[in-house]
Amino acid sequence: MAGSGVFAEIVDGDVYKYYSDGEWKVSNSAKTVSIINPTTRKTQYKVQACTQEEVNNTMESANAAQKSWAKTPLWKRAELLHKAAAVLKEHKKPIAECLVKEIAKPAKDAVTEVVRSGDLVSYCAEEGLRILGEGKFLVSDSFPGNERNKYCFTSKIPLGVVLAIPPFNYPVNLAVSKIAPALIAGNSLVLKPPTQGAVAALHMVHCFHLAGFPKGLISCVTGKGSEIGDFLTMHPRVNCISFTGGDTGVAISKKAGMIPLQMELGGKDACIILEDADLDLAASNIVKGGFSYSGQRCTAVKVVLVMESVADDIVKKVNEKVAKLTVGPPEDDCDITPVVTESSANFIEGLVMDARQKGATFCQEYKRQGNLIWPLLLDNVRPDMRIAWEEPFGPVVPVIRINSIEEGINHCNASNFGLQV
Ligand SMILES: NC(=O)C1=CN([C@@H]2O[C@H](COP(=O)(O)OP(=O)(O)OC[C@H]3O[C@@H](n4cnc5c(N)ncnc54)[C@H](OP(=O)(O)O)[C@@H]3O)[C@@H](O)[C@H]2O)C=CC1
Ligand SMILES: O=C(O)[C@H](O)COP(=O)(O)O
Repeated sequence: MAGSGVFAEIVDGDVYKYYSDGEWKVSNSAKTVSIINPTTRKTQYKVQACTQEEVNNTMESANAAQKSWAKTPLWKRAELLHKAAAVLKEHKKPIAECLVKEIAKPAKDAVTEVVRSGDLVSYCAEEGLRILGEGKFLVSDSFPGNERNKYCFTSKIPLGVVLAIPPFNYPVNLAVSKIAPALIAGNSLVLKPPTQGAVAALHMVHCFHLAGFPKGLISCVTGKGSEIGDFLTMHPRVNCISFTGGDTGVAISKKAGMIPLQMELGGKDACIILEDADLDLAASNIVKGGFSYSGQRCTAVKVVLVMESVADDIVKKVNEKVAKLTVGPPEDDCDITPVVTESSANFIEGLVMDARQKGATFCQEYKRQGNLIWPLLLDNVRPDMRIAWEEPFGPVVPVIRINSIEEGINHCNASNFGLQV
């Protein structure tokens, strides 16, 4: 169970601790952040609201730990990562339980997220051994007039302290996809988990602790992004930021200093269907791509652009499959579960109402109970509707009928550049 057994030390009463300098700690702020269960809409967990001083101490410890870690042989770094991967997979059940309660991830998908995170950690260890073991040898006679009398060797070196900020939808997987590459490359890492998903992330971090990483090498500070985010991203000890999320990434890019930034942000992934498409295959992929985890995936199908001549057929086939989706709590492993927060549900509803007002065809009745929104296919969506351009991150898929490939490609290009045509 979450917070018990080997995880008992990460919780104090009913509040989860933060992890810094190799220890689980209670914040001096005496403040906590509540994590609301999307299904019950009641407080499920609480985490520490870390102070700026605690962030400073964490950064100092991460900076010191990185110096000796950079000298640790690659094979030893890989060995520890493999160990962490094994511990993570061993504890998949309590971590998956947190994902179900914090972000309403369907039970089976929650287990899959933890297992695939372990696999990713091992993969990074293996790739790191090869990629980081390589270097380049350059000679100087490539340009006219130069002799081969100068030599240059290059190899990859660590950046220092990496700040990792993942989003709520894969709080474990998208955290380890930052942690493992950073650590194998000789960096230390400070994680700021998403508020929804923070407790799953803390359990995951404890697996790294149990694997025996040196103190300070990996840390996890908790608190609302809107409160400690700027202090973290503008911290002078941070040498690199790896961020995955929405528009917040744009704001971070403007504020951060002259350091490397890795930004994986939102988008409007299109599925384009031409006349010669296999419509059964396309319909299956629209439903899987658009509605898995209630559309809360960056890789979700977020708009269907279909040639008018096959539009009626594809809409019919998709509707038949949508009718079979199960809707309900994540514990029952339903296909469609509550979206992550009430404000997300309100945002999605805003897009749906805008489409209704502007004349979209509703293939299903719009239905919502709390954060639970029933799957909805909107046909005859036009460019003046918000849903044509904005990312719902929910179980609503718009269909735009097109008359040429160019029309579809123009829509995709305009979406990617944030333009409306
Ligand atoms: N391209 C990709 O690979 C992926 C992109 N995404 C995108 O992520 C979005 C959904 O995730 P969501 O979590 O809602 O995204 P957000 O951008 O709202 O949040 C992402 C992270 O940023 C933190 N944060 C919030 N404010 C700040 C701040 N001022 N400074 C620093 N960090 C801050 C959040 O913390 P807190 O929770 O405490 O607010 C969270 O950890 C979608 O747009 C989706 O497309 C998702 C997955 C993959
Ligand atoms: O970033 C995301 O949303 C996930 O990495 C998507 O992964 P998936 O397509 O394998 O679900």
